[in-house]
Amino acid sequence: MALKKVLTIAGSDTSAGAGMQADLKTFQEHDTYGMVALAAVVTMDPKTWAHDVTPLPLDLLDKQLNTAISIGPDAIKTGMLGSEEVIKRARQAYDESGSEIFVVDPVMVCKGDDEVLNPGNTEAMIKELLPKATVVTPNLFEAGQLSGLGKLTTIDDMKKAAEKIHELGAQYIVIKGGKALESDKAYDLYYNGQKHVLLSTDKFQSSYNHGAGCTFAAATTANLANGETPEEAVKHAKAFVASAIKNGWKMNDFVGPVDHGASNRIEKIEVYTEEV
Ligand SMILES: Nc1ncnc2c1ncn2[C@@H]1O[C@H](COP(=O)(O)OP(=O)(O)O)[C@@H](O)[C@H]1O
Ligand SMILES: Cc1ncc(COP(=O)(O)O)c(C=O)c1O
Ligand SMILES: [Mg+2]
Repeated sequence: MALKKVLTIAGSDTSAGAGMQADLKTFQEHDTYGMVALAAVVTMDPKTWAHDVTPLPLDLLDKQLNTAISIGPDAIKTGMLGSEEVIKRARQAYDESGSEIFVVDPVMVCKGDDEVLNPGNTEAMIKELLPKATVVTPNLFEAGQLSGLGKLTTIDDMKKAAEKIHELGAQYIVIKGGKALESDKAYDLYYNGQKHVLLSTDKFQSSYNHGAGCTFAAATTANLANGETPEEAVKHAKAFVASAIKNGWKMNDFVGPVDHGASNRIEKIEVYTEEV
């Protein structure tokens, strides 16, 4: 059977734990044909690991999108887009593609920061991406920004935020409590407009988790392309990323990426679900 074709519109993380590198590795682990349209390149200062984001020229993004769309992606994922203009192009590309699966990972910050890179992007994501999103995968901070509820600290807050984001047009929402929620387990909240489902795994080490968010959204996208329901897709993506985090590794004094292949190569992790 032909592989499903999955396109990511994202940034390049040169350290290769996150961004389009995480997406392509994860697509491959899910037996899909990964493709990329690159919006920006992130490089790191070797001495301080300070991030530098270089946007690619828009006409170059357009050419990539034209090429990729002509191949006929079965599903499209967005990652770090960087500017309102790029956000708009991503939405147009999805509209033109004829694909019916659009996973929006609303990347606003890199790990540890809680200052939005460009506040105009949040408005653009709300206007352009959420009304089209099959699944949107904000972390706790991003869910607070998209919902307008600000800082979220409890599962109840997450439920309220998910309902707001659903009103903004996203069909399925999963808010990653993950690393940011103070709790003994790694909790994510899934909402389909009717019911809230709390997904949990054990909480593993959290020093070497670079790329966890991208990996989770990419796995969700691949699972949907392979025909899973949104709830299955998210649950299996969580199991996949939990193993990747458990087996994360130290790259240098600043960062450690997840092991994108751990779920297939090393161990499966169990995910528990509960309606809340
Ligand atoms: N220490 C951890 N142990 C297990 N799962 C985790 C841990 N930290 C995050 N996760 C899971 O990894 C996924 C990505 O979450 P998170 O790291 O919070 O996102 P982001 O990278 O976008 O900030 C979520 O499914 C989350 O629950
Ligand atoms: C290009 C790119 N996309 C996305 C992210 C977000 O990564 P995460 O999966 O850790 O949320 C980063 C973080 O460094 C990045 O460099
Ligand atoms: Mg993220």
